[in-house]
Amino acid sequence: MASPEFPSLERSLEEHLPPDELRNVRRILLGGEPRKLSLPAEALAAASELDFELAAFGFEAAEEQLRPARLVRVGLVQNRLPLPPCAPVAEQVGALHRRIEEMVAVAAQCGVNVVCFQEAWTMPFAFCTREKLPWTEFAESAEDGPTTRLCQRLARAHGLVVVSPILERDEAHGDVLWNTAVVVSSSGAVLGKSRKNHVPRVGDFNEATYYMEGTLGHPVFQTPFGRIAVNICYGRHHPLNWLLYSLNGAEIIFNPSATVGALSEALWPIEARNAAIANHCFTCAINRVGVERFPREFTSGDGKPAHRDFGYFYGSSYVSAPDGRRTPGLSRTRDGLLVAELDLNLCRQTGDIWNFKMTGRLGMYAEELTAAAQPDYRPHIVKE
Ligand SMILES: NC(=O)NCCC(=O)O
Repeated sequence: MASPEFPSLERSLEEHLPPDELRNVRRILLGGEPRKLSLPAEALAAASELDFELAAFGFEAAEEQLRPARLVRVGLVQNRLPLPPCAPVAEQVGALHRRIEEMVAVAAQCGVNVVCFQEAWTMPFAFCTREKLPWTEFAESAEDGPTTRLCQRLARAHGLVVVSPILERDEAHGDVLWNTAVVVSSSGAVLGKSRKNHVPRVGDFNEATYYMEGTLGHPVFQTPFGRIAVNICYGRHHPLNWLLYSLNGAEIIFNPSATVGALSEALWPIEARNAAIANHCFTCAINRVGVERFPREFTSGDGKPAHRDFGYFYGSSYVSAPDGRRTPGLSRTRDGLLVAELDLNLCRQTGDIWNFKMTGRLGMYAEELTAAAQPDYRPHIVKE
């Protein structure tokens, strides 16, 4: 279906700016001219055949004498729902599994080592409806549900790490639901899981109806390709959430998201990029694409007429580097795979220049935060 949406900031700049001006615009907007990676012809052909955008960029670091470059390729996948939310649950899940399987095969052809999908990728983002059935039927075990088993097969077949954000049903603990990212190692073993720490209560994002704030803290996963963490969607608005993953040693933080234009597009290019800068790490922001129309109307509790969709999920997935550079965003309208080659040596190199870890006053903040979290806290305001 053709979309009336604006397709891409990057494409618009390329089409309308003379080359010299474009270079300057990219220098200011992206932190430099992005280094394009060349990709195998069969991957480009497959992406075109399967109708998704395929883009690839590299972030180099300075050469060091004692450490070889630590190159890792990440793959960010954004996609529309192949079937509408009114289709039977099993058919929707099956169609999403097939779509992701074909996109991951192309990621593997591009040499991707760690692939991450969008938030709650196996389902429509139905939390706006506040209805339980059929949406809670999409929830599955993080340890051995059908989606985790698929990711294990993909990990083994292609030798890559898979970050799979799902709606988790924790059968061992009262059957409760969580918003969870499962991390599957390239060996096929489930390395662990990370849960969404901050649950939105904004606009139609009625997620608190379904699950609570995560209880697992800020785990970082040691993979053969570097230390990774997952800060799920709304967690990107919380600078301390990023900080805690970084304090636990994350070199790459994925931010699988589901967010719509009217609400957050002004924030989107800033938050993950700022987190990469502030924490001397790489960040990978991933968003859904398109409109998801639900079978029944719901209201937003704002006196406006009931409606059947959230608004427009604007894609625009991107990667940011610790030195402030970023890739262009993927399309706002199409499925896409963004491949980025990261030299993880850039994390320490940038830290040595800017020293945010060294100059950070964790002890001072810890004391003041502890005080501020007390019910009898009085803000430190100096008055005449
Ligand atoms: N999925 C989710 O947490 N969305 C909340 C809206 C936003 O953070 O932009």
